[in-house]
Amino acid sequence: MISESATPRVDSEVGPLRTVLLHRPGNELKRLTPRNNDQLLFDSIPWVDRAQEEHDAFAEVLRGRGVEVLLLADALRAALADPRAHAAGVHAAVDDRRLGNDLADSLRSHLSGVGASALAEVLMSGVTFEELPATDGASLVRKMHSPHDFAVDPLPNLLFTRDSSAWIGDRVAISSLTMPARRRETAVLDLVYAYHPLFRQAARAYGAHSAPIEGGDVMLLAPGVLAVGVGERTTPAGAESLARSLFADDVVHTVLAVPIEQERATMHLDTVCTMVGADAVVMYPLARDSLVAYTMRPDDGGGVRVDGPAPFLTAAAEAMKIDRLRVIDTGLDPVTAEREQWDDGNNTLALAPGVVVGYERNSETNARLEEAGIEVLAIAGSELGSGRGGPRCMSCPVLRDPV
Ligand SMILES: NC(=O)NCCC[C@H](N)C(=O)O
Repeated sequence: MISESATPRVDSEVGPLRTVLLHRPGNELKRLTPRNNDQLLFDSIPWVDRAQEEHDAFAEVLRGRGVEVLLLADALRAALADPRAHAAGVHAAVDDRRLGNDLADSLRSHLSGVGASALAEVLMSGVTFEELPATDGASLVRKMHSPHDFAVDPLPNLLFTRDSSAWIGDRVAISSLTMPARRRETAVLDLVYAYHPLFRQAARAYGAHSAPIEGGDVMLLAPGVLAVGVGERTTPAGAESLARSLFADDVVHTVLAVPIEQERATMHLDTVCTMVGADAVVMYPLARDSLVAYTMRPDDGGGVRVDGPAPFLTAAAEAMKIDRLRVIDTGLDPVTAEREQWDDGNNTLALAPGVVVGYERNSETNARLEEAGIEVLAIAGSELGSGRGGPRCMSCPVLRDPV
């Protein structure tokens, strides 16, 4: 148990996984409709019961391998038991710009009186106008909104705990998320890390409200060596400010900024590449020869030196001090490779070197990984995948043993 024997710490992508933060999808998924799913970053409308079954099975696979699973909703409820967290949670839920001062005040006063569980539910699942508590007097805002409009937006992408925070060494970086549909996740994770007893002592890397970074772009190639994808989500400024913060605290010595296509299919670095061993990655074949990296290192004057771009595999091997970073060749034809990349075939979660969790649907990629000696623990993801994220996206490692 993390609480008894160890403090949070993650130095690699593949060290034996001990503790992970997941989010079991809840009522927030029931808010998705054909009218709002694009804006809420889902490609279709998930069957919620089945998504929960799939997620429970995912969590069981991890527990079966000795991993302690922390659930975000439990952690949030525990954090909100602290009155300061509760007050911050109310503040995070209510948006005066949407509700106007009167309705905002009345919602704030209502939420101030609800318990931790009810407030957690509001923060995760949102509130529609028809669900708002009754108030005296007329409100133009109430009259003009449809009853099904959101007074507080739901956060269906909480499922992807990878993106909202990331541990680097003994520091946690709470992401400043790019897409409007995910921005409030920052406040939720901020509450958990500030007030949950397990995390209260945790040191932070990077300011949660700095330039955008998302954890799906953050990859610890080796102790002290971080790759950061820069594309649709993480910006160059985000990568640079994360690097500066980690250099200042002496957490890493090298950060590789890796440009990726600014497209939905490649929204994060971990959609094209994940680590499956201490010196091995599975990578989308089309990215293999095209990925490059800018290398950032601290310079003598307290600044940051930037070199490159150079081919990613070369820059990574040099920073990791290994001869080469092996790419497990999935050998897939371009059409199968594109299909399986879209379905998160390259988005594996390593439980230890050579042991990964992957979606069962990516049968070709999984077969090639097995042929290369990687054990693939296959999970169902027909519903979970509707949000376009795989096992790595759905997990935030909190404690890994050294490789
Ligand atoms: N690391 C990841 O690739 N996460 C997947 C995030 C999917 C989510 N629907 C999003 O668009 O942000």
